Amino acid sequence: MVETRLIDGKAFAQTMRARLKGEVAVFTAETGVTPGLAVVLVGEDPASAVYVRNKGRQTVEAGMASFEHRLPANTAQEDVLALVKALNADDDVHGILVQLPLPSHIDTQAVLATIDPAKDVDGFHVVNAGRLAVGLDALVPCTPLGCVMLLKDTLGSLAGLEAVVVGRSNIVGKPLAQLLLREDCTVTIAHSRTRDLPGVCRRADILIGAVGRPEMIRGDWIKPGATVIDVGINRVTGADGKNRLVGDVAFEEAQGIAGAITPVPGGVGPMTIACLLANTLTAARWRVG
Ligand SMILES: NC(=O)C1=CN([C@@H]2O[C@H](COP(=O)(O)OP(=O)(O)OC[C@H]3O[C@@H](n4cnc5c(N)ncnc54)[C@H](OP(=O)(O)O)[C@@H]3O)[C@@H](O)[C@H]2O)C=CC1
Ligand SMILES: Nc1nc(=O)c2c([nH]1)NC[C@@H]1CN(c3ccc(C(=O)N[C@@H](CCC(=O)O)C(=O)O)cc3)C=[N+]21
Repeated sequence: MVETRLIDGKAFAQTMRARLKGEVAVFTAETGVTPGLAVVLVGEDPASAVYVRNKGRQTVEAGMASFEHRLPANTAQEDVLALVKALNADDDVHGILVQLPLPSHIDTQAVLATIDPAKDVDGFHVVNAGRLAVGLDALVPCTPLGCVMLLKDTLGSLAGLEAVVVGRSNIVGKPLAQLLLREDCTVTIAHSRTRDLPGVCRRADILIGAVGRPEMIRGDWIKPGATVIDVGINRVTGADGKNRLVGDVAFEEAQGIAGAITPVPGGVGPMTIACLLANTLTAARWRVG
């Protein structure tokens, strides 16, 4: 039995936002420019609306400008593309985030390809994905960036550690694997076709759940002492009939086995927003500097 450390992403993100606020103030005093983040939300998905509201509030608290564009779910693709092009041309906008998933009649890749890579604070444009893959400066996806910050804060150097990322999406799993490789981890990406997923997970010094299946990763899949990062955000109905959030990892089972673990909520989620603000300041610096 080990004592499992809690990795407090909420507190880390708060500290990060306070530091950013100071950096934004200096940047604005020196350049006269207020960094601006535009968020585009297509449709009425209530969970998305909560994220957009949180992002907007924290953007303003950090001293940046927040522009929200809410379009109805039946908006034509060409109208979404026209809005993105207008934001590309708007000098007050340094970062553009189009909330995913988009309604099924819209071609997500076409929308992402239209965002100016220099304003792509999500890091989802192929130019940024490619730059990350070949080791050039890039705008890096926020959730993977937040995960690696928490890992380095917990472990120091990650060099030589076995990292297993469960999930291979373009927005979390794949870019996270790139970042871990950059930190000199030995990286395995697992997915729905992986044979013996529990066995693969048990090899991991660093185990990351980015699947979207409530508590799928069980306690006995975790190598004793491993550091566990839970990216999953799953809304489930508890025995009491109330909705609550759980991650992709069975958090209670992990206690006494994992060396350290992020909670849900209060782990990776707040880091995602803090990294989004950091990317927006970076994009503003690149534009002005
Ligand atoms: N905390 C945060 O800030 C964020 C949290 N999230 C959350 O992270 C989770 C993942 O998101 P995202 O990457 O967008 O999800 P996707 O649905 O795009 O990808 C899920 C991945 O999990 C894999 N998978 C699904 N089922 C299994 C299984 N039974 N065994 C092994 N692998 C499986 C899929 O494999 P395959 O490719 O083979 O289908 C796929 O690669 C979600 O819960 C989401 O809400 C997402 C973004 C930010
Ligand atoms: N273009 C795009 N970029 C994204 O980064 C993006 C997206 N689309 N679509 C949806 C996912 C999901 N996502 C989250 C961000 C913050 C929290 C977050 O702050 N969660 C808090 C609170 C959760 C709550 O209580 O509702 C927590 O985990 O503690 C969660 C999820 C970003 N995503």
